[in-house]
Amino acid sequence: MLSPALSAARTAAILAQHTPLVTATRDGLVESVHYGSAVALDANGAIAAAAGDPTAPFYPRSSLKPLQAVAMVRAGLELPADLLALAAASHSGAAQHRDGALRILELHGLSVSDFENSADLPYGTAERAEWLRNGGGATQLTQNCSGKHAAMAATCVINGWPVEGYLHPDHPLQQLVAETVTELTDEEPLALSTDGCGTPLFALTLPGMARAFGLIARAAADDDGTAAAAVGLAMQQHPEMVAGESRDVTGLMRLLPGSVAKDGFEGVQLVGLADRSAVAVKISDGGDRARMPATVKLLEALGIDTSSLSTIATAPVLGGGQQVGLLQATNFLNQPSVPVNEAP
Ligand SMILES: NC(=O)C[C@H](N)C(=O)O
Repeated sequence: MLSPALSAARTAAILAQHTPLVTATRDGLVESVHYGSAVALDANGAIAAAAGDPTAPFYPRSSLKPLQAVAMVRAGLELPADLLALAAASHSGAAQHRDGALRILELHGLSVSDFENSADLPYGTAERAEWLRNGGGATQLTQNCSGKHAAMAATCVINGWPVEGYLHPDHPLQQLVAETVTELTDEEPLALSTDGCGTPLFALTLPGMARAFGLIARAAADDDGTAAAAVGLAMQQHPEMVAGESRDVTGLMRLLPGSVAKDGFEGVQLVGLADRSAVAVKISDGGDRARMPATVKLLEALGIDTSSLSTIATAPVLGGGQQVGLLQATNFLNQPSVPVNEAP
């Protein structure tokens, strides 16, 4: 049985010992530092590289979506690959994403009134600007998780479960998701909370989440007919549905064949690879810009050729429109490790 969200006292007691992962320099002076924790697992699931406090519990946020999608496919959800990728997406809110979420609903006799996610503007910068220009406001359809919510409601229809209340942790769908997450991560969630969109959210560890992504990417590589393979292949075939044009996650999956990548709010990044190796990053200040520099550093540590990823491994720091510095990973894998907290 999951405990409720960690109490403030308990959270303080297990404050993670993060380490500097990414810096922004301006004319050689370090202007900003993003702390965090990171882990790389090899093809056998052993820790190949780690930094900070990798076993500290963290909230994977939307990086849970591929795992939630695996649970839904196991429960009978059948979708064309583009729509299954959307079910595992934090989409940008472009027309193809909005139309895709509507198609999932329509295919199952549902409508937008069945959504139980919170409303938001499109997540993508350009998509949000266009939506606002056209007079749009925050809606459940434009919210970045609407593909997942459409798929959750659809899975309820397929199983004869009530659609109303599909987000409640006791709902059969969420029970199945919890079991699937436990199985794929090979760990009991440490706490249960609620994600921004309203979905049950588990506290897990970076190695646990990396393990799940390694399994999904390996299943896709083997095309082994499992639900994990279906989700991984759908994401690889439609990276534009998992995030959106100009998003780094879509770019990484295009540039790194065999990878399954997913971001999460508050500085989370997961990548699984065809041989079952995987990396996981949590940026402690939630800084989104630091996810990818740290992630590419870990991929390098696994011996991956990351030369094609240079545009997402670093970002220019501008002064007067000219480059005067760089956002880049520190050499965090060579720094002495910080003692890991006792298991809670
Ligand atoms: N991309 C994300 O992590 C979104 C998250 N699921 C939320 O609703 O806040």
